[in-house]
Amino acid sequence: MSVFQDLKKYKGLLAIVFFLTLGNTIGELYLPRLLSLIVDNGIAVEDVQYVLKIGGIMLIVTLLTILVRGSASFFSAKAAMAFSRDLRKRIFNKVNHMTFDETETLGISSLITRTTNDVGHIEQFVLLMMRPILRAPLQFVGGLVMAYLTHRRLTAIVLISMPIIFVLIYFVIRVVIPFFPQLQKALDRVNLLLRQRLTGLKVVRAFSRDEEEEATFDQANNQYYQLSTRINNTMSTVQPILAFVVSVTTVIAVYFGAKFIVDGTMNIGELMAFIQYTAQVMTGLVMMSRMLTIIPRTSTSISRVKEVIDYPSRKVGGTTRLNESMYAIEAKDLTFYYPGANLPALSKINFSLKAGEVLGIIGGTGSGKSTFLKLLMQFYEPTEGDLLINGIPINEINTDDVRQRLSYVPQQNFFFSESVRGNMQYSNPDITDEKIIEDLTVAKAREFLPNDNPLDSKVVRGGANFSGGQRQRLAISRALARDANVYIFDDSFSALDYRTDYEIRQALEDRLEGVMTIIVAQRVATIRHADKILVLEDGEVKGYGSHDDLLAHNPVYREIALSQGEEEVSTDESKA
Ligand SMILES: Nc1ncnc2c1ncn2[C@@H]1O[C@H](COP(=O)(O)OP(=O)(O)OP(=O)(O)O)[C@@H](O)[C@H]1O
Repeated sequence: MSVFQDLKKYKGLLAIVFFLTLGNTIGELYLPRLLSLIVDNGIAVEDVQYVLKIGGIMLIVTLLTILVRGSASFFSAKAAMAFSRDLRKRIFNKVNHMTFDETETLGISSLITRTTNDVGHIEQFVLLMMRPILRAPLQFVGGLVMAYLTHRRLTAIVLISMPIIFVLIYFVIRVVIPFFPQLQKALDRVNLLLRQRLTGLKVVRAFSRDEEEEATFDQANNQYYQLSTRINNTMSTVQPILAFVVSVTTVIAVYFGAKFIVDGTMNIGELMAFIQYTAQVMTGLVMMSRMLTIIPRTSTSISRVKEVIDYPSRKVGGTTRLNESMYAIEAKDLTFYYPGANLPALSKINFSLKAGEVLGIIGGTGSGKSTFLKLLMQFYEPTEGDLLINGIPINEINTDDVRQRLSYVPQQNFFFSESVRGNMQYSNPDITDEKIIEDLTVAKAREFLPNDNPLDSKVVRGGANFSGGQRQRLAISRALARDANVYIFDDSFSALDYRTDYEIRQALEDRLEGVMTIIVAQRVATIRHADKILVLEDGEVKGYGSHDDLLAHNPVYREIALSQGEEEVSTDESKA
């Protein structure tokens, strides 16, 4: 997919810029000719009427040229910015549909740099190309033609300086090209370190790693600085050398022009026009050189952006539509390997769940609990075996149809920097304030919000202005806000004290009647009332049944329960 495909949408604007630039260049080429006419046919013969007439035409041409140039600049900026807006949107949409491992492969910081800095480079390129791409060669060729028409022999002398300029530009480009990919990588690293530093602030502080962090950042920042200085130093040699060549060429033109005037083969006005044409030829060249030097930087950015928009993203889900509510989930020998992993994260899992039932999943860390939820939410597809939704393999079902029927409380809660209301509306945009209050009350989150305007309370990004347990309660409320067929709680009660855990689960029992509930937990107390409990260890099912059954017959579950003091305290009411 071409990075520039969105430019097609702005064909109209591009055509306007093309014609305006054409008009601008013609105007600029015409002015020296008018000047030479004034000098040679007006001033030289003291014809005031002629001077005023041609002077008037010059004034009109100048005004029109300024107007046309200004308009070309306005429309080209408009097209370039609209183009970069569309490109950013295309990258965002692509990333939005990538799986987790795909975004990790490309790198989150790198994706940010690509969407902002690299797109910025491409926008600059488009802007620089739109007008100069026509103006520079037109000025160069037009200036040469006009100079040639003004005086042939002098044009031949001026042309001698051209090869010097071409050779110079060629060498500069050859030197800087290899630095651009390195420069963008260095910027990725600066962004990565900054991002890590900001998100891991607490860990950095807790382990007093501030100085080491500063040193690492310094090193990356210096590498970026050195590379950009190297590129800039090389590129900046072009302009003074070009200016020098232009000045020398002008001096040569004046020297020989003066001789031709003495010989009588050239007029003063013609020499003046000639010098202006020489300047235009050189300006055309400088513009072309600038375009050429920006190409290597842009081509690096183009390939980085292309890598994202052409990324062969794995398709998850199928085309089968779920027209009814979700009423059954069944796993049949469900096996899953993470991409590139040698061992399965889940191996031959079997269970079934019907509407109105609660499934508890328990197991040590790394036993595969969250992995199963990721498969259910279609973040990944099963490697072997089946996960059936209403009897249909999940990989055949449309992802939106599945996800719309689920409501999820993640292990690590994330909130947006919005009001409480805004965060609740994230899972159900049509929810009323009364319903939000009801859900906050069920999850016992209403009690820590202020009495006045509780829904307007601010949640800072990530929910950092609430405690771990309060965040869990807010996250439960947010999940309840959605009218779903399956409610999933991924270790969502771990930060709650026993009493709150118990009270919330009591309230949830009434609230979630008739739907499927999946509770992942480390604490036996949290899942003991589930209709079925799945005991996982190293990705395998080590037990499946009710709490009482498992406690009586399953050694793994019994060990977990005993380690949590479950044999002495038989009801969590008494724990609470
Ligand atoms: N994105 C990933 N890529 C590769 N392996 C992964 C990935 N996520 C998890 N794993 C591996 O899969 C296994 C199961 O992980 P999972 O997150 O499902 O465990 P869990 O039971 O939810 O643990 P916890 O209670 O600690 O959250 C672990 O061995 C883990 O290392």
